[in-house]
Amino acid sequence: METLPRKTSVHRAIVQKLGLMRFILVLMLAAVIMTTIFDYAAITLLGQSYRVPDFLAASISALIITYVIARFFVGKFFDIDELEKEMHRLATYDDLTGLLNRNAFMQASIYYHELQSVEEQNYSVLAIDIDFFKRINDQYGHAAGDKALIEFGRVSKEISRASDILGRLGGEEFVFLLPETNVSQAKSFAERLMNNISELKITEEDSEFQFTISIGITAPPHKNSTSLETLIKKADEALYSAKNSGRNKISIYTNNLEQNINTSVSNPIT
Ligand SMILES: Nc1nc2c(ncn2[C@@H]2O[C@H](COP(=O)(O)OP(=O)(O)OP(=O)(O)O)[C@@H](O)[C@H]2O)c(=O)[nH]1
Repeated sequence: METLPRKTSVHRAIVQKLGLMRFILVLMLAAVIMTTIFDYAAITLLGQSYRVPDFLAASISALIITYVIARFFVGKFFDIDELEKEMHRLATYDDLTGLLNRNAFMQASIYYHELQSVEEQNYSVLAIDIDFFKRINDQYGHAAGDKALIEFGRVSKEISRASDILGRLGGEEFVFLLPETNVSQAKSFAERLMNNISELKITEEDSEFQFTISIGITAPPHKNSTSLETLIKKADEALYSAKNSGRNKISIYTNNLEQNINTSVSNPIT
């Protein structure tokens, strides 16, 4: 997955906060307001009578001229294709980790979910959470917490397949949908992820720290009508069970029966 290109702060602010077309629309609106004020002032000063068609003609001309000038300048200083790509990236990916944001994750996942009910495809859902993340922020600073999130995103992408759907639903809450993967295969993936994450050494200024994750896994039963939201909730319940049994664990939710699986990792954090 690509990383976000560096942009100037003005550039990013415009794209992020307004969007290109809205930015131009704001300029056009400003031009119409200014034209109306100047028209009114000029007519009043000259002592002429107020004529609606003149106002309309002046406003429409102002709109067209502003649009042409704005498009010209935007095209001159910014690469329109790049801007559109960046707007798409911002609308799809989480800026920090490069994983899908909540909306994009749900959109991509619903496709596999619907396919599953028709074609009986296997897939698994993993809910993942960084252990004691608040403690990392408090002890090493917010920037260190961000580094942990970035590294989590990088490792997750590294060990997953192109078809896997990896999402950051919020703060340190992640949900992955692995197509064509049964629970036992999902468990192998989860173990690999846990091991790789626990081996990371994050450095922040003079400090170095490691962290672990907890994972809840579930999969839709055959010929199911369970909604995707319900499956995510089940994976989440399994995740809480993993947290409650000490963290740095995997928990599987199957047929309403939760079984905890104690997973040993090579570098557990004490
Ligand atoms: N650095 C950083 N911190 C974040 C971000 N989003 C959320 N957080 C922090 O994540 C922490 C989540 O803490 P908790 O929900 O208490 O969970 P926890 O400390 O990981 O505890 P357990 O999940 O029970 O192991 C809070 O302190 C949030 O401020 C982010 O983007 N960057």
